[in-house]
Amino acid sequence: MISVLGAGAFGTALAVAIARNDNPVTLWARDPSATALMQDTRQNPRLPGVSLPESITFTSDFSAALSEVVLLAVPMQKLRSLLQEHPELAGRTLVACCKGVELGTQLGPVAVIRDVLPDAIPAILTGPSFAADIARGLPTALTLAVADETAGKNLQRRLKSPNIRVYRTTDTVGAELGGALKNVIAIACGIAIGAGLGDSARAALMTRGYAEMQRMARALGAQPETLSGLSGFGDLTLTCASEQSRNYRFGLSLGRGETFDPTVTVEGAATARAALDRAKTMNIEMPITAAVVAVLDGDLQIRDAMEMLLARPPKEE
Ligand SMILES: NC(=O)C1=CN([C@@H]2O[C@H](COP(=O)(O)OP(=O)(O)OC[C@H]3O[C@@H](n4cnc5c(N)ncnc54)[C@H](O)[C@@H]3O)[C@@H](O)[C@H]2O)C=CC1
Ligand SMILES: O=C(CO)COP(=O)(O)O
Repeated sequence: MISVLGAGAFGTALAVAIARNDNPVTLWARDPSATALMQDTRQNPRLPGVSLPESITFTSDFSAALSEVVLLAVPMQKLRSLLQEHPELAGRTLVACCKGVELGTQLGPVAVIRDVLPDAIPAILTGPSFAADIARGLPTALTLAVADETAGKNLQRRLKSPNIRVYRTTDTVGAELGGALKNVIAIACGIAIGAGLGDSARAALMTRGYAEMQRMARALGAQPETLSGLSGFGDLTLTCASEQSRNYRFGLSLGRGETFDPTVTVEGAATARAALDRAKTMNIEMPITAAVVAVLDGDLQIRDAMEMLLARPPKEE
């Protein structure tokens, strides 16, 4: 059995995909009313139109949701508290399915798992994939990062699903950084399009944003190939160009001067702040991330942000 903790859009979509491979899967939601609703209707309001297979077991009883392999599908800033509240997760294979950098510690999901539960085998499943696409059975390719190669191979086999091709790497740092930082650049791209700055501006932000992602990844010891793979470049292109992305839509709203539903999960906002803090302490240049933070904090107008980026000293590409 595989367990999925967190019955939001992504956790539910992953449970659907795993169930498709005839794997027994238990989906845990902390709220019993959410579990009852899924049980009764075989629907999750976060994944409209998707019917949840009979082979998924729903529970709010944590002990019933425990298995050897546990997928953690809660937002990044909630990961630590989930692990701290459930020490019985120690010793298991814990697969982070969230994208971000933790505020305060500036750690990614794998590092947070290691920090809280050093006995666990930490992994991350990341890459370009919208929950709705996965749940509908559309083709998707993901990156699975596990430091130990043998553990990675075993896990890769267990996470197989007819519509998901899982690639493997041992570079957990690169995989977690790519997935986290692309959300910041997606916000910047949404802002640019929302403010009417045009597709050329978006292409510039994606490309120079990618350079920023690589700079930080290199400084933290990631392999450059990981950033050019699914979890970096792949996810960047998806998220910066699709209105299915919440980070991109959040940026669009900012650019248009509209309000955005605060209950929607937008990982890039906290991650921009956390990544910028890390960049400052390590002296890494991240001007787009800095501009996103300044716009979010109301310290910079959007037009001024673009002008500031264009007015930076001339340099080689
Ligand atoms: N939705 C998508 O298309 C994709 C999402 N992801 C990542 O998955 C992670 C989760 O996102 P979504 O599922 O989309 O968000 P969501 O907003 O749909 O769901 C988050 C879920 O986490 C639960 N939750 C929050 N705090 C919790 C806690 N302390 N304990 C237990 N449950 C808690 C909420 O009740 C909610 O059900 C994010 O890091 C996101 O970047 C990754 C790829 C695709
Ligand atoms: O990570 C994602 C796609 O790979 C989902 O993006 P959003 O969180 O912006 O919706």
